[in-house]
Amino acid sequence: MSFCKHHTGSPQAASILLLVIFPLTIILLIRRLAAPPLSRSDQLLSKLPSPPGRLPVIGHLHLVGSLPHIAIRDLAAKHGRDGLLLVHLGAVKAVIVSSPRAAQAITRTHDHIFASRRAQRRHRHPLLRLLGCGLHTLWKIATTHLLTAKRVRSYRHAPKIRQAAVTHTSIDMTELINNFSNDIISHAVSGKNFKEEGHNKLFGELTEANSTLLTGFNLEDVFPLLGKIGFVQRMLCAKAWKVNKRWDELLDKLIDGHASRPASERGGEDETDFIDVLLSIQEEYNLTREQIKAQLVVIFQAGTDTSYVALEYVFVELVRNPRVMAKLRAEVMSIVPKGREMVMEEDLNDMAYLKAVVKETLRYHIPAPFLIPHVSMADCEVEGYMIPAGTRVMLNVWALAMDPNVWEKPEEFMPERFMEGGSAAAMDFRGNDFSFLPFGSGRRMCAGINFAMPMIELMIANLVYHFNWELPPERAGKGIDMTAAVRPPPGPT
Ligand code: HEM
Repeated sequence: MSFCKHHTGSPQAASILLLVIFPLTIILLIRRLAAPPLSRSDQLLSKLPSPPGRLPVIGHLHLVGSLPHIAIRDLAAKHGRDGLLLVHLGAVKAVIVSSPRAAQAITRTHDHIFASRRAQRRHRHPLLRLLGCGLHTLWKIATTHLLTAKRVRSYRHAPKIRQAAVTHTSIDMTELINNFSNDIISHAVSGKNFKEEGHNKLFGELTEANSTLLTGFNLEDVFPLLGKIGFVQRMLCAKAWKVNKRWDELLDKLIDGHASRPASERGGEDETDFIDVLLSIQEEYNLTREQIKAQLVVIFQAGTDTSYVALEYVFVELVRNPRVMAKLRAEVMSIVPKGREMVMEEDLNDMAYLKAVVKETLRYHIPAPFLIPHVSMADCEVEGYMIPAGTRVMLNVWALAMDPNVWEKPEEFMPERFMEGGSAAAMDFRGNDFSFLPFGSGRRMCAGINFAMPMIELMIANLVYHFNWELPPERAGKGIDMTAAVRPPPGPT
């Protein structure tokens, strides 16, 4: 009875309701009718699961926060289906992949469709716009001839570490690690004179400037129309053009220097550098100078940051885990012959625990948690959903490497899992285990993997061999502040 009384007894309330609801319904109806029909691509994307709470203009950006790989893992667990989730990052629609099956579909079964990097071409950095422009053959050459363990061997870096050990001085690890990865890549790219006129320093500075541009907030992604307005574009691009000009000058100088070098001055196979190889195939592949320069920038960008982050995290974990450090040190000491000044590449083969420590670091702190975005080149069905051509696809490989259904105690740093008899002894990172993809998989997989691994292992082995690492006295007992000690991993761009 009271139910009826409540509804029939208040004509005032009923008319207020009518006054509010009626116009609101009309407005919504008009908006719906006036809205442009969804494009075919949007219709297909609308079938994918997507989190609620999407806002006008910024989409789901407010749900992503400063650690996007974690926030997006949680969103995918709650709202995703079949390892797929559609998120709107400003005006960019991205399909997030977070299951080994969907990752396999993207990077193996339909590799040829999802191998584009076309989105990058919109980028403000003029050289990086050339990324992924069908130069796959070049990466094959790079992988087989240049980015190999042999190249690492040809650059001896250890004297600085040894010098510090002999003189019992402490060293700035950040600087050492940064210089090391930069120098070794500068050497592989531009040859033995890479320190001439401070080129190595300049490479380092420019790579860092690029990182800021690439990982920074991209206004055009949120407000694409703004990017079309002349003066706004000039403002947005000013810094990128400045950095680009400096890259141009440096690379032109190096390429000219290589091109004008008489054949007698060129070294044997061991001394050939990346610029030599690119120049030797320039005609065969019809490469423009811009394309050659873009490949050189990509090598620096892809190689330096990732290696630096991986090395820094190994260092952080060893200092945080004295047990692991002691076990690693014992292994290195037992393998390097007495009286030897440094650890050599050939010693690495027997260092199983060192390899497990590096693997665990690459699982626990994946340097590129979303890889580099892939873009579909045609419509393609993945796990029952049609993903239209031109869609950005991002693999959350961090989430895959932290999945408790696959990994034993994933939140613990435990190199033993990769040792013989360990729960992940058979897992490898070469693109065949889709729960462990720090280097990606398929044709877009890291071109520098065979260069990166010996480089990282050699550096760590030498540092452990010469030093007993510990925190400086003022930090002892306080542990490492991880937010300050390491940079947050790069998020989606
Ligand atoms: C620990 C070190 C490294 C890690 C974790 C790493 C990881 C990656 C990842 C995740 C990608 C993208 C894969 C994808 O999107 O599917 C990539 C691409 C690439 N990496 Fe590495 N990388 C490392 C070191 C290096 C080094 C030392 C070099 C070269 C000196 C290098 C050269 C490249 C190149 C050229 C690409 C671009 C390939 C393309 O766009 O097709 N990387 N790397």
